Amino acid sequence: MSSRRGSRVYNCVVVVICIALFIRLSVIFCWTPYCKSVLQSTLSNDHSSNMSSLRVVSSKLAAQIDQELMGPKIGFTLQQLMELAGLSVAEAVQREFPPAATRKGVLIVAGPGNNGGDGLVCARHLKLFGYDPVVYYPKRSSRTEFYGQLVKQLDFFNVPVLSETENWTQYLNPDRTLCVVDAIFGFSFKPPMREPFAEIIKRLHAVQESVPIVAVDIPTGWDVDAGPVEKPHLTPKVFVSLTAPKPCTNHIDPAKTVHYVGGRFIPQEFAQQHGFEQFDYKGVNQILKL
Ligand SMILES: NC(=O)C1=CN([C@@H]2O[C@H](COP(=O)(O)OP(=O)(O)OC[C@H]3O[C@@H](n4cnc5c(N)ncnc54)[C@H](OP(=O)(O)O)[C@@H]3O)[C@@H](O)[C@H]2O)[C@H](O)CC1
Ligand SMILES: [K+]
Repeated sequence: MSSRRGSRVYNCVVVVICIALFIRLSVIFCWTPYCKSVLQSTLSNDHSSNMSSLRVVSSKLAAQIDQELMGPKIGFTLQQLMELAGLSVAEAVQREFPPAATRKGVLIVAGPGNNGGDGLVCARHLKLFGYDPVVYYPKRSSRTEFYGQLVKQLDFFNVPVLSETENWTQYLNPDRTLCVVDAIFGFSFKPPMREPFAEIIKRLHAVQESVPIVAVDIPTGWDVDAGPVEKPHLTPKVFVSLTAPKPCTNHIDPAKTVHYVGGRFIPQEFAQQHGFEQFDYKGVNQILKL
């Protein structure tokens, strides 16, 4: 009688151990991956909420902000904003590619519009920061006298400004050039790319792994909203959004590109009125890594 009770107790213990083992194994094999995937999706949600906290502004809002900044009520001039924009880009170059004893070369490729103007200003600041900048400026704009004045200032600083027919490709060489500043087109680019810029992009694309690209506001050829639509498209190592990131920055691969915001000319209240936070720039910095 007592031995039968003993074997029942023994059977119960074995069953309990089996159930416990089963639960333990199912936790290991089923729940752990599940928990992992839940955790991962939470993290990626966090990432996307970070993206939205970057306050990507639509191209329409970016244009409206520019108009207001340079409108009669606020009264900035284009020249003022361009000076701050170019200074920001020079600071990003300095942060990512400090000049070395043997290499100080930076090639700035400037387009015909205001993105190109930012590049001309950037070249002047780079010279002051101890680099040896060279500007390739194939299509010079006569839209305003101001672009001509920026070129005169570069002459004054002994910065070479190459015209369309000069040999600019000699600078696409990692032994002499730390990086290329892409100041060809910004938010007013409309595809398809026309010459000579299509050929220039091909050349930059071919060397971008060895001579890294610093994109001013928008990588040339990217659509301000849709991102890299043209082929081949540039993948900058450094991306400097001006005023605020535009929707195309959602196409940045953080493994390949460091993203900064620059162009520090928006007070807190103005940013809030337009639905985005002022970026938390530190001290006298003109750029903030995002
Ligand atoms: N507040 C700010 O954020 C500031 C930004 N700035 C910079 O300004 C640019 C925008 O400048 P904008 O002059 O409006 O435009 P772009 O420089 O992008 O380009 C205009 C020129 O590009 C030519 N273009 C356009 N598409 C093509 C194409 N497919 N092929 C060849 N050429 C093209 C266009 O020529 P058009 O004949 O078509 O008129 C223009 O010559 C912004 O991105 C910032 O970098 C300012 O510094 C102020 C502050
Ligand atoms: K650009």
